[in-house]
Amino acid sequence: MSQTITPELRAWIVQQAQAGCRPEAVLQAMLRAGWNEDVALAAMEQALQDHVASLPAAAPARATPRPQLALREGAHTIDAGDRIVQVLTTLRRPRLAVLGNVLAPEECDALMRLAEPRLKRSRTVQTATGGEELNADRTSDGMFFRRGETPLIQRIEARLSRLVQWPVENGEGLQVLRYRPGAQYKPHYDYFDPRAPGTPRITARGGQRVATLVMYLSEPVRGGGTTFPDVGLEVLPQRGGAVFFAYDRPDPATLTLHGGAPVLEGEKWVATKWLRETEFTP
Ligand SMILES: O=C(O)CCC(=O)C(=O)O
Ligand SMILES: [Fe+2]
Repeated sequence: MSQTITPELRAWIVQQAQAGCRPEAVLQAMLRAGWNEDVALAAMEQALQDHVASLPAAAPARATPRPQLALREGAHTIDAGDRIVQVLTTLRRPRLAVLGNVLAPEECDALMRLAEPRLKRSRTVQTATGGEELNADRTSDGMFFRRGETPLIQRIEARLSRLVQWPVENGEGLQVLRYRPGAQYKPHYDYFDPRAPGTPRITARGGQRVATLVMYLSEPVRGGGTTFPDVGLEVLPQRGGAVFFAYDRPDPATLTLHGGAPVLEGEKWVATKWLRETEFTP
C-alpha cells in the first residue's frame, strides 16, 4: 500500500504534540495503525516543522528593566517630585552619573543626627556565609534605617524612587556611614558574588543588587572620594550630591568596582541606597 501523508494526518500529529504526547508515543500509535516507520517519522518531522514555522514569531527579547535616571534627552535636571536634581556628569561604562542637589542641607544634617547614636563599626554582608561580619577592608562606622522608618526617610525614598524609576519596595533600607580620618572602604563590588556559597541565601529576599546611590551628607576636608579604579574616576564628595551607578548583571565587566578612599582630614558621611531586582523584605 502506498502511504501518503495527508493534511489530516499532519493535523492529527500536531494535535497529539499540543496535547502533550511525547514523540515516541505518537510514533508508536502510528506504527500500531499500520504506518511504515520511515513514513511515520517523515510525517512527524514534516508536520511539526510546518507547525512551528506557522507560529507567530516570538516577541523580540526585551532587556530586563533596570534602575535608570529619569533623564529626558538633553535635560540637565530631573524633577524628582519634591526636588529638582542636577545631573552634573554621566558615563556610559560604567553606567554612572554624578548628581547635585539630591538632598537639602537640612536633610543631610537630620540624617546624620538620627544616625549618630546608632553607629557601629561597619559590618559587610559576607557572601561566603550569607551572614554579616566585621571587615578589615571597611573601617567606617555605619547603621541602617528601616525602609520608611520616619517621614523624612519616606520622603527621601519616594524622591529616589522617582529619580531612578525604581520601586521603593525594591530598595534596601538607607545605610549611613561615617568615615573618620584614616577610615576607608577598599574597592569592592556592591552586587553579591554569584559563585559564593552564601549568595543564594542573601538573594532569596529581593534578588541581586542592581544599582547603588551614594549620597554625600558631609564633605571631608581632604580625601574620601569615591573611586572607580577600572576607569580612573574619583567622585569628590559634595554635600547633598550623589553618585549613582547601575550594574545590569553581577559581573566585573560592568566596571563598577568602587571604593571610598581614605579620609585624610575631617569626616565624611554618606547615605547609601542599594536597589534590588525585586521587592526586598528585610
Ligand atoms: O563611601 C563611599 O564613597 C562609597 C560607599 C560604598 O561603596 C558603599 O556604601 O557601598
Ligand atoms: Fe559600595
